[in-house]
Amino acid sequence: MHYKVCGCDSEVLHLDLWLQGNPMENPDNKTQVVLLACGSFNPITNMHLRLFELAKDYLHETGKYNVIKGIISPVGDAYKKKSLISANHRVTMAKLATESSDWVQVDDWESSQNEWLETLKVLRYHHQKLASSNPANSLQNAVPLIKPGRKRKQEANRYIPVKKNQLSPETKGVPQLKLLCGADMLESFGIPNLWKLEDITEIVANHGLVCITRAGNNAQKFIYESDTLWQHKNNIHLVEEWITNDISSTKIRRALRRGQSVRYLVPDAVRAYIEKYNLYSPESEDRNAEVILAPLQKYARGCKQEQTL
Ligand SMILES: Nc1ncnc2c1ncn2[C@@H]1O[C@H](COP(=O)(O)OP(=O)(O)OP(=O)(O)O)[C@@H](O)[C@H]1O
Ligand SMILES: O=C(O)c1ccc[n+]([C@@H]2O[C@H](COP(=O)([O-])O)[C@@H](O)[C@H]2O)c1
Repeated sequence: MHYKVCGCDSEVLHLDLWLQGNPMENPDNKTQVVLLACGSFNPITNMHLRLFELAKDYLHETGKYNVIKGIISPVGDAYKKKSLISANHRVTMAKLATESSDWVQVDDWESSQNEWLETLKVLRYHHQKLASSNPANSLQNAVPLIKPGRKRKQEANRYIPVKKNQLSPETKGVPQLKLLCGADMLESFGIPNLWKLEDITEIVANHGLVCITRAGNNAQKFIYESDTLWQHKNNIHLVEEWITNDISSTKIRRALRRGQSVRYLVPDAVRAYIEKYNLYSPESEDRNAEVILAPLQKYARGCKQEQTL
């Protein structure tokens, strides 16, 4: 399938066509899905965990999908968002929060990179990892998953750019990897110089999006007003959260700074961890206050062109 990206003819394999799974391994013929949530998780909240449950219920209710895994990928420190505390703590809190889940896990690959990485690159990495761990595939170009030796481990963890033509059709039987987000993240696609149009196109065309509604956002209208998103609307699953819950990390940090309780808003183990290390204070809130967010810096340096979503 051909997609026009940024005015140039770019051939992009439509992963949907070859990620449907091997019917032998998937007898009810449902498409297996892995959900990937990217974000600061500063700190992780109960609502972040709810996103996975909501998305899973929604996809199962379509009768077409079988959600087999959820991955939380906290962003690295190089993202330089205001108030972002160290990835070490954010990853540990996310791990504590998911201890009781039998299907959602935390992955620290993104946060252990030296540079900030575009979300598309994180998706590509996890797609490759899923492909290389599938016994049906013997991908020569898969991301190496070798363990022994420190040097080799560092090497295995390093980001190796994955080109489109490396996503070969041999990875048949690999689950679909969909980006899970809230409506505010979807709407951030429209912030000038934040996301590259070609990345957005590849995310929605090749992977797909599961987006949970959020108070103050209108995802449906946003999709309607974007030609790119509208073109791929069949690959964007909008999930209505009827039991609205407007917990946000910002509000959690605010309460903590004011010495207020965050009990029942974050998992108990996370609350205890925050207290133990006194993670959120007026000082931590000022972190990166004068620094420009990594994607904005990156695109200011690069060849950012006028682009219409
Ligand atoms: N209450 C919520 N409803 C829907 N989506 C949410 C909610 N809280 C977080 N998310 C989603 O979770 C993902 C990770 O979010 P993030 O770590 O930025 O947390 P946040 O609570 O949105 O943080 P902040 O308060 O700093 O904006 C994003 O896709 C975001 O849209
Ligand atoms: O890929 C991009 O171009 C891109 C641009 C802006 C933000 N992101 C990602 O979106 C997420 C936003 O998280 P947050 O906490 O800033 O809402 C985080 O994982 C970022 O790496 C990604």
